[in-house]
Amino acid sequence: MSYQYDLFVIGAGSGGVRASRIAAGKGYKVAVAEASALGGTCVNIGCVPKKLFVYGSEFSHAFKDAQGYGWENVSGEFNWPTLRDNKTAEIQRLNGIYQSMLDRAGVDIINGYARFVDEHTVEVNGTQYTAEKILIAVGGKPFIPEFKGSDLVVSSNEMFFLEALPKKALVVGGGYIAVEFAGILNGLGVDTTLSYRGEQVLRGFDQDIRDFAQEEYKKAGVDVQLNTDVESIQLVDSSNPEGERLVRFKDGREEIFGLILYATGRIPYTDSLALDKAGIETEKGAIKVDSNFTTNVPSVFAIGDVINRLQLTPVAIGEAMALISYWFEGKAVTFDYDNVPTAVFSQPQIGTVGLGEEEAEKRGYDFRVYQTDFRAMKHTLSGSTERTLMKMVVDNKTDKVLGAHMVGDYAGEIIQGLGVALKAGATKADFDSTVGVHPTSAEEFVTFSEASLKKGNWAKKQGYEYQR
Ligand SMILES: Cc1cc2nc3c(=O)[nH]c(=O)nc-3n(C[C@H](O)[C@H](O)[C@H](O)COP(=O)(O)OP(=O)(O)OC[C@H]3O[C@@H](n4cnc5c(N)ncnc54)[C@H](O)[C@@H]3O)c2cc1C
Ligand SMILES: NC(=O)c1ccc[n+]([C@@H]2O[C@H](COP(=O)([O-])OP(=O)(O)OC[C@H]3O[C@@H](n4cnc5c(N)ncnc54)[C@H](O)[C@@H]3O)[C@@H](O)[C@H]2O)c1
Repeated sequence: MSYQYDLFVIGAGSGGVRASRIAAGKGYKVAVAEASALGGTCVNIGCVPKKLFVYGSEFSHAFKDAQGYGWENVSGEFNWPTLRDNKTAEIQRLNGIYQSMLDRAGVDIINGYARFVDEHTVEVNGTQYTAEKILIAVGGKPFIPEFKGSDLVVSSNEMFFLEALPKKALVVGGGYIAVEFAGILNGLGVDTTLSYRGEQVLRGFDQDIRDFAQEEYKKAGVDVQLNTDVESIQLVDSSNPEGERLVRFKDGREEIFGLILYATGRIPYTDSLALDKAGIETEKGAIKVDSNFTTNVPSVFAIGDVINRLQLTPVAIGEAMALISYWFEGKAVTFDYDNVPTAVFSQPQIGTVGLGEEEAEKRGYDFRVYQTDFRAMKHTLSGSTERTLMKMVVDNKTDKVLGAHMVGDYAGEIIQGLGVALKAGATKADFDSTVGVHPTSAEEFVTFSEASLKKGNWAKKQGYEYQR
C-alpha cells in the first residue's frame, strides 16, 4: 500500500516540530497540520511569552533594590500595552522562524484542525491525507472546573492578550502556572491574591522548597491564601461583563477582583480528533503509549503533553528524539523521566532536579540531606529580606547525589548544570572536589559541609543537627 506521506504529524508544537523537521531531514516525506500558530503552546502562550512577562515584572523589584546601591529616584510608570505588544511582535518573529525552519526541511505545513479518518488517514479542512505513520503531538489545554460563575474567569491563554491590567487580581491554583503568574502580576503592580485549596502550593516538589517558596512569595507582596476555595463568582454590575467580579469563598468571605485567573491544570487536547475512527485508546484522557511512544494502533504514535507524563517542552522534544531513534535506528529507546531538571519561574525562582526528601523516603533510600538558607550577597546592600534556600539529598549507600533543589536568584540557570552532574551519577565527593565559583550562590552546592546536615534519619542517627 502506498501513502502520500511517510509521516503525518498532528500539531506543530514543541514535540511535533522537532519530530517533523528531523524526520524530513532523514529522508521521510512529512506533513504537519497545525490548527493555530506554529511553535505550539510553549512559543505562543507558554514558556516564551511567560518568561518575557517575568523579565518585565522583575524590574519593579530591581528598582527597589537599586536604592541601596546609590540609585536615587529610580521608579517608573509601567505601560502594559508596550510589554504585551512587544511580546507579541517577538512571538510573531519566532513563528516566522518556525515557518522557515519547516520549509527548509521540506515539511508540508497544513493549516487547520486534523481529525482521524482511519489508522492511516487524517482529514484537514475537508481534504484527506494518507500516511504510513501518524504522530499525535496536539499538546494540552487549560482545565477549569465548572461552578457558578466559572465563565467569568480566564485561563493562562488569555493572560497574554489582556486589554488592560486589573488593579486587583485573584489567581486560583497552586502549580507552576499559578505561582508564575502571581509573581508576574505582583511585579507589574497588580494587588495579587493567590488562592490554593490545599495545605501548600507546588504539590510534588520537596516540602522544604514548597514552604520556603511560599514564604518568599508572601514577602515579595503576593497575598497567599492556603486551604481556600472559591464557591461562586458573579459580576458586580451585571450590565458590564468586562467589569469587576465578586468572589464568594467557601468559608463565606466575599471579595471583589478585576481579574480572576484559573491555573488549575492542563488536560490532553484530544477534542474532536475522532480517535475512535482509528481505534486509538486513551487512559484518563491521555493517549496511551508504550515505551516507544506507540499507541495500541501500530501506525499511530504520540508524544508530549497529550500523553501526560511530564508537561515540559524539553521533555516533548526529548520524546520526539527518542521516537526518531526508534524509527530510523531501530533502537528501542526508553526515555528517562528521572533526573529531569525543571525551573519554576516564580519570584524568587525555583530550580530542582532529582528526588526531594519525601520522594527519597518513599523510594526507600537511606539518605542524608544538606540544607542551607542565607541572604544572597546582592541583598546585603539592597535591603531586601529575600533569602535563598539550597538543598541536596545524598544516598548514604553510594554517596550519589539523588536530588538538588534551590529557591533563589538564577535557580533555573544553576540547576541546568547540576542536571548534567546528576545524570552522570555524580557523588557528594565529586561535588566536594569541584572548585567553587566565587562569589556566587551556586558555590554553596560544592561547599556543603557537616554543619549543613539537616536533622533527618541519617544525620539524626549520627547525632548531627541541621544548623541555621
Ligand atoms: C503558561 C505556560 C507556561 C509554560 N512554561 C513552561 C516553561 O517555562 N518551561 C517548560 O518546559 N514548559 C512550559 N510549559 C509547558 C510547555 O508549553 C508544554 O509542555 C509543551 O508546549 C508541550 O509540547 P507539545 O508538543 O506536547 O504540545 P504543544 O506545544 O501544546 O503543541 C501542540 C500543538 O498542536 C496544535 N493542535 C492541537 N490539536 C490539533 C489538531 N487536531 N490539529 C492540528 N493541530 C492541533 C495546537 O494548536 C498546538 O500548536 C508551559 C505551559 C504553559 C501553558
Ligand atoms: N516553568 C515551567 O516549566 C512550567 C510553567 C508552566 C507550566 N508548566 C507545565 O504545565 C503544566 C500545567 O501547569 P498548571 O500550573 O496549570 O498545572 P499543575 O498541575 O502544575 O497545577 C494545577 C494546580 O491546580 C490545582 N487544582 C486542580 N483542580 C483544581 C480545582 N478544581 N480547584 C482548585 N484548584 C485545583 C492543583 O491542586 C494544582 O495545584 C505543569 O504541570 C507543568 O508541567 C511548566
